[in-house]
Amino acid sequence: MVWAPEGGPAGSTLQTLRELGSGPRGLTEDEAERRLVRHGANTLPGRRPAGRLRRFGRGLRDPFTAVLLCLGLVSAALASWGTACVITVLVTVSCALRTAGEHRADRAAAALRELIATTATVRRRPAPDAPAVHRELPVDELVPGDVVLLGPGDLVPADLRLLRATGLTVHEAALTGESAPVDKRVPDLAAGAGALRAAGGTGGAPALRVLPGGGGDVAPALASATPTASAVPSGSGSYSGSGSGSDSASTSTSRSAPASAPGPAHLCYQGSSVVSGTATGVVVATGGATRLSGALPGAGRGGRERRTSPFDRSVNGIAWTLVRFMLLTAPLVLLAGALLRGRGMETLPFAVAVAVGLTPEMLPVVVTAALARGAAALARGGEVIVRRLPALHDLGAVDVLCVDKTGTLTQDRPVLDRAVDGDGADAPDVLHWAAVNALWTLQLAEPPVPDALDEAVLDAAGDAVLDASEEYEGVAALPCAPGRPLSTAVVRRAGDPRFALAGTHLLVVKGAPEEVLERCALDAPERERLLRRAGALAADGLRVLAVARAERPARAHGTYGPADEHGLEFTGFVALRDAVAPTAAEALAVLADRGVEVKVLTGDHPGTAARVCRELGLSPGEVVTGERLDALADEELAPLAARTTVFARCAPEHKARVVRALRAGGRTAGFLGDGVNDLAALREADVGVCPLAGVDVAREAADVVLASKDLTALDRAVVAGRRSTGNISAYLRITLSSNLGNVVAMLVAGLLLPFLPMLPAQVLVQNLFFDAAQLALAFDRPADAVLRRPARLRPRDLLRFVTVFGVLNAAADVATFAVLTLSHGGAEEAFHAGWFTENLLTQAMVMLLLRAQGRRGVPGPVRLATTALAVVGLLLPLSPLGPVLSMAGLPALSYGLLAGVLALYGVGLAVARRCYEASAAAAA
Ligand SMILES: Nc1ncnc2c1ncn2[C@@H]1O[C@H](COP(=O)(O)OP(=O)(O)OP(=O)(O)O)[C@@H](O)[C@H]1O
Ligand SMILES: [Mg+2]
Repeated sequence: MVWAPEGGPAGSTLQTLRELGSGPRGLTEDEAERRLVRHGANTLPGRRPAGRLRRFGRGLRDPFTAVLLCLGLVSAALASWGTACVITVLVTVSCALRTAGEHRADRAAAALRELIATTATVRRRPAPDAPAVHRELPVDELVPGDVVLLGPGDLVPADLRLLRATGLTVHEAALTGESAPVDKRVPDLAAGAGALRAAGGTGGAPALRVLPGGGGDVAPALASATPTASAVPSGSGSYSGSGSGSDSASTSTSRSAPASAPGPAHLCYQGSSVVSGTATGVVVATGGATRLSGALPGAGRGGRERRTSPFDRSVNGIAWTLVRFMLLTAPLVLLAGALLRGRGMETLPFAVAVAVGLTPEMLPVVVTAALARGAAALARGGEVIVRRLPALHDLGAVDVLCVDKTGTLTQDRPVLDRAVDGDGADAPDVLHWAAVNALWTLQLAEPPVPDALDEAVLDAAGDAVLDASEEYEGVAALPCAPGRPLSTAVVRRAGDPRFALAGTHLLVVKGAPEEVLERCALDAPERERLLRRAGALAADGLRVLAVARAERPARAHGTYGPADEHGLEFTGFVALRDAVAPTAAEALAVLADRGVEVKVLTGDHPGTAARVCRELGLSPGEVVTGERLDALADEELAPLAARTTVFARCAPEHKARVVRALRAGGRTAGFLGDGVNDLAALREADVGVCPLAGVDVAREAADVVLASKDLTALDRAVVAGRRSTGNISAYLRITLSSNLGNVVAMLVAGLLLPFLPMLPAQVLVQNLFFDAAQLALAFDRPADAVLRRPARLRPRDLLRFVTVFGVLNAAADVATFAVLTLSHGGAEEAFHAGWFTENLLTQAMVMLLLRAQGRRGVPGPVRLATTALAVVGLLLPLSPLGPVLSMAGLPALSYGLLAGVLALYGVGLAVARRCYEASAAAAA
């Protein structure tokens, strides 16, 4: 298959640039500004934040609202307009409150959101004849014609046509659903295919690079967002200059591609992300013109396919259980009335009111308020951004946190410690070769962000670097990639007649000692000896890189691949020191104190990993390597993952596997990482956390972003999560137990009394007051004990609590009936008034006695709510509203008796709570 664009093959790249009115040095700032006006901001149409109305609409979709709406419809059908009105008010208020809560959290995070907004590295010129400069630009300011640099972990910011690519593989799942990375390459048309094939003998793979069939699409075709046929070479290990996989490509068929087919190899689409390699590309489409915006609605949004999170499992799980229960209530009440009292459909309004009364319809509001409050406080502190509200709850539930080492626990700013030969003697020569490798990898791969290890090597080499760059000329580079811990630079000696004549290329390799030594021509004992030496350096806490070289006959056009990295000659080791992040030790200690176990998962050497752990006050124990994980089945991994603290030499998939194993073992696992190699684990974890400095895709995959460098911020986020969960769980316990008590009491009373114990209107009014008061629980301060352990809602515990205290509540209510019936012979209106008062007073008392008290007293909102509840309970029946709701005043004697019941109930509650807590503690 031969690529033949209209303008002739050789001119295609330049032609694309020309058609876009750009050049290799990018646009001028003035031109870019004009284009921004013309094309508009580079934002996807659907990406704008949800407005209040959309949010409000979303609020209507939760289960309780649905139940209420059903009950509302039933009421309307029965023409009980009062009930229908009350329900409408409830739904509206609940949705409005939720919307307001979410909005507040969003506003607090807005400033920080700027901070984590994705940027792109763009090449632009300040003036037409000024040299081009690279600068970081917010993605929405990109315009067609901009020249953009890509590196590992970057999100492709717009639709690009590649101008240059080194080992580029991208993940196009957002567009195609295909999870394997796809190779991307630039059509190398200047070189004749025949020449390439002739030169590419040794690598095993034919060197011809085959280009997409029908790929004559230049800029105008690209901008139309419809891909043409595609033929993407398979095989993931190919790099610039290598032609692996071209065989399969040449046989692949040309088909008209739907939006979900992978794109041609020289195009990168917005919404995909760079897995490995680097590239330069020119923007061909932005905003609404990109392929992503034309593809499936919602594609690429969020970038994370959600699995059930701990939040879903606990809060949502409980909510759905309750909904089912609620739906049973109304028929049950009807049935009981019919069977035992011979009542007919006239009890339906009452049954509906009872079901409404039982529904904790404010749960979504309390959940949102509690979470939003925590998230907003964290955002205001400038420390933590919670990208998904429920993630805050999940963070509070985390009981094991896996942390990657480099860039997270250590500052990603290593410095050279020493360069030694195989015998451990100082060898400046080794540093020189490491620098040659680093220099040419950086130069040829041109990453937007230079690799920290390469930079450290170059810093240490100093002036020698300049000499190296003059002495050698880069031919090709095979950079590191996730799962490929070594890099190779192929260089040619400048001006050396021997090299020039014989056409010799020099491969300079540096990387993880195990990997490099495996590719060296060494006998087994010597390799063992060298590995031990590397191990000894690593045990000192140093990051060790082995350096090796090989001479090869020159090959045209730098067609080199990983297959060429063999038979190398060992040169020596460079060892770098990695400073531990200043707050890391403290942060880990605090987390351990909070019952969060910390595990370290790193790509580095076991010795280095163990040493860093010790420096951080973490006892490493036996270090498990990725290689060992490979030998284990999932069932065997679970117990090993549980007892191991440090996992070293982890490839990305190893990290993800450990997290998966921990979750399978019933743990709630968080993952804190910053790199492309952490991506799989971030997605696998219950909560993914990424430091601000992390790569784009890691930030995008994370649920929580740490905006401050201070790692102890993580602890504050954990506490905020637990506080929210504590408040939510207090709300559920209090509401459900008193609602259950009331329902049981009403059923009992309904069967014993000749009249309805409460009129539907009374039930609903009382319910409104309960709801309003219980909102205050979102602003409670849970006890310190709640903050010390991972906080999770346990449905079983909740059920037990609700049963015990619900029955107690019902007992108090039945006692109230007895008192009321005895004291004034069952006058209906007085009975209603008495029960109304009693109910509101007990509710206030329950709120005070059953909340998870801290030692610091009752916070303002809770105090206010309970006082208001008590006052309303006492005064409403006496007010002009009393007769409206068919309630009459009580004789003084009744108040005395009610006070007695109340006091007894209070004592009972306090005792029951103490017993309950003692038994719960004993069970734990
Ligand atoms: N620029 C580089 N040149 C040569 N080798 C490198 C380079 N960068 C990384 N390596 C090798 O690859 C290994 C794995 O790197 P990787 O990025 O997966 O993990 P890491 O940075 O060591 O640790 P962590 O997983 O904690 O971030 C490193 O330990 C190192 O041996
Ligand atoms: Mg890292």
